[in-house]
Amino acid sequence: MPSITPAFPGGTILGYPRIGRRRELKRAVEAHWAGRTTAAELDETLTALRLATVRRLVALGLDPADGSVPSSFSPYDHVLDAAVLLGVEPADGYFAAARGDATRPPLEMTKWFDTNYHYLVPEIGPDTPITYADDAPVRWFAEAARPADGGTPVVTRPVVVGPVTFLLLATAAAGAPDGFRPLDRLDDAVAAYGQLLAALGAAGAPWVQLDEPALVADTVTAGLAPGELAAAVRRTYTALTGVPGRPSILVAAPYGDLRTGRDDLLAVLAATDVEALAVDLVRGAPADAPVAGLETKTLVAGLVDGHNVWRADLAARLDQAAALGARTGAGAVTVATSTSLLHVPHDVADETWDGTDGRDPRLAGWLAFADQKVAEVVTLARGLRDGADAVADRLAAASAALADRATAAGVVVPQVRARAAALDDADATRAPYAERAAAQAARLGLPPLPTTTIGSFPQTPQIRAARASWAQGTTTDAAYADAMRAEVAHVIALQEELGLDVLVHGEPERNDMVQYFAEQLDGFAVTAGGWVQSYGSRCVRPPILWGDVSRPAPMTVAWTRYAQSLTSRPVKGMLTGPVTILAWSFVRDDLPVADVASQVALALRDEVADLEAAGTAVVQVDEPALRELLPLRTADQPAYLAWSVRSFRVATGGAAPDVQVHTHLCYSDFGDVIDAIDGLDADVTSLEAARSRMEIVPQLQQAGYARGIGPGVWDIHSPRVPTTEALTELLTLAAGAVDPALVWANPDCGLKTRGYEETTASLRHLVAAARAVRATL
Ligand SMILES: CN1c2c(nc(N)[nH]c2=O)NC[C@@H]1CNc1ccc(C(=O)N[C@@H](CCC(=O)N[C@@H](CCC(=O)N[C@@H](CCC(=O)O)C(=O)O)C(=O)O)C(=O)O)cc1
Ligand SMILES: N[C@@H](CCS)C(=O)O
Ligand SMILES: [Zn+2]
Repeated sequence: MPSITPAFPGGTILGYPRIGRRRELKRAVEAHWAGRTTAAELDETLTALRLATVRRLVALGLDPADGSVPSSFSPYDHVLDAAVLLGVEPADGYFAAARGDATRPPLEMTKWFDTNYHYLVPEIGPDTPITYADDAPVRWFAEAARPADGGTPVVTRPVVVGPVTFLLLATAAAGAPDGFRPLDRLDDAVAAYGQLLAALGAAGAPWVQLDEPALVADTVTAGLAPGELAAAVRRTYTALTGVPGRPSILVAAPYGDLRTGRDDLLAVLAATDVEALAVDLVRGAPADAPVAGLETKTLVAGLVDGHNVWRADLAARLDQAAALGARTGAGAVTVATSTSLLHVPHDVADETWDGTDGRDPRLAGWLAFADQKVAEVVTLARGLRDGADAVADRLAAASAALADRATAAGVVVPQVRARAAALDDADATRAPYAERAAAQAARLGLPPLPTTTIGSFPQTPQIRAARASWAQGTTTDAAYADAMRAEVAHVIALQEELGLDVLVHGEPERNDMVQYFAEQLDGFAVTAGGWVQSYGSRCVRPPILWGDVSRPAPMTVAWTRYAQSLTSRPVKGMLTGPVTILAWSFVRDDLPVADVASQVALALRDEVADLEAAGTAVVQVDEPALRELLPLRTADQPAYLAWSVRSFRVATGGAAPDVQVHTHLCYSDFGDVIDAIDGLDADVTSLEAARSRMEIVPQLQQAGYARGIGPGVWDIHSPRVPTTEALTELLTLAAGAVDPALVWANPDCGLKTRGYEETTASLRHLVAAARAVRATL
């Protein structure tokens, strides 16, 4: 029996998708940016979305009265929201901070822990104002608790990024003195959070959730002195629990294990006076002996995976939940998701499962998206409270679904398993670089500082409309293919006119760089409406990798061959690498991920071979997610780096010496994976570098990397057109840091999110800059 009154006895979730079941948030903000709606109209739509969300959670079974329903909305990004809350960014410049405008560049965007969500990086210096400046969490609490539309009140639990994580994710503002770290401002931040807590308490909020995922991530905290993190956590939560009139505090530590860093932070948090702790029991293990202080708290047990889409083994999870009280010494235990449900689509029922659109109907029974996961939480919480018999039918249904999945055709394909098992080091090894470089130079005859792009050209509304109409059956296969070929022809002609050296076909036929491949590989399913927020208003539909993977037919060859037929300059064959395909899919949980990676790598290896046979001289295998999957704990990283690098090398290892293999990485700081980048053994590596002013170039060189390098000189995430002078300066920097014979001139990333006007102008400047620097060599 619990020794304290449990918090959220009916179960809770750490957060819910914000984009809306029909991507209402995306449509609303994009309409506003386009000037089609006023700020007041946008506000009205977002309020309606927030209310619909919390009411949906009540309909799914969460308690409307006790703070079990999270208020986890954000108009763009929750880290930006925290920056506005603290006055680090002005509330009236919210979207400008996110996207840039005529007066300012956007904040940098980077990966949120090991997910495919991207947050905006706040900039904090010694003099940055930090004060309680925005009451959005209070307003959002009040609008649900006292709804103006007369609907049923919902007492929500505001969710805010915690102060320690906020500061650890921030970067030192330009001009900050050497050695300054945003964490140095902890006392100021804690004072401001204290005011927020007081305001929430005054508004009647019974709970607040402070998210502290940085506490499980060595990738974020590695630079701190021993004991510093524990001291910061202790100081923060001692101060915040001392705030008069505050709500009860739930500290959530999703994505990993609180206990396996340099300090046991579960013990540190348990020793504070916070009322509840949420731990991720999918990624981490519970304490194996009672933890001092936990007896006065509710342990919010993250037993339902918020990061994946598989239906849970409810019977096993319930057993785990039932053992937790005794095992950890927690005063009470309740059930939750391991992370926010931000990372999964809304509802399995939003898809059609009658087999008419190619989706395997068996999957419907194996999957749990956000709404199904809320139901799983509610079931487990009820089982914990009332006993397993009270939910016996649900436990049995979950077990039956798992058994069906384990034995279904396609889940294990012996030929695929045998081929992956037979891989050896020779399959992952190409000829020595010197030999390759000579063969490629002879075949390609490129000038110094060759110019190229990363692959995609603008995905115009016309392209997307053509695809939408093709998907609806209004446009025939032939008409769609013609439209895409016309786009390829246009992109080739434009690049020739601009004077680029290595061309691309522009990827117009790709809805998404991972989904496109998943649609053509056996072992994957794709959804029509399973959208997940990637950043701001941008979404992806992660494919579902459920079975053994193989390639029934070539996937890209016809497009590359067509593009090459239009020009005498080399056109790159363009593939997405195995790590990125896995990182941006929901991957099966019944086979080690390294084995899944080998299967995907073999499918790509066959594609490389077919491109080569079709005469392709340059093949690019993008791995933008290489850094994303890096385990958050240092001890887990070597094994990951070994399988991820090997899978890339298996994918590319069959290429002849005179085929130039490129790779591309973006969306990350590469400091932690420099050796792995070298280990990929690509002939040319293009990376995001413009915003960090080419910092990566000397870093790579110091690590011994001595092959082609294309540090992105144009930051394609900003709508600004870089001047020739600015590009020349960055290229000069790069060419001065390494052997200039190795340097390529290219943008940071693909151009799919840009418009043609800015793309054409920027590429013109890029070619001019490359020519200017070439002339100085
Ligand atoms: C490079 N990045 C990617 C990540 N993950 C991926 N899986 N893919 C990536 O490319 N992670 C890291 C980064 C994140 N960056 C981005 C950048 C851009 C987007 C983006 O623009 N997403 C689009 C949706 C893309 C897509 O699937 N397009 C479909 C169209 C789907 C659609 O919306 N159709 C409309 C109808 C359209 C019409 O009538 O005109 C509809 O269904 O209503 C396609 O092209 O077919 C976005 O809009 O959010 C994502 C991540
Ligand atoms: N080839 C892809 C890489 C994006 S990371 C593109 O150009 O969009
Ligand atoms: Zn990229």
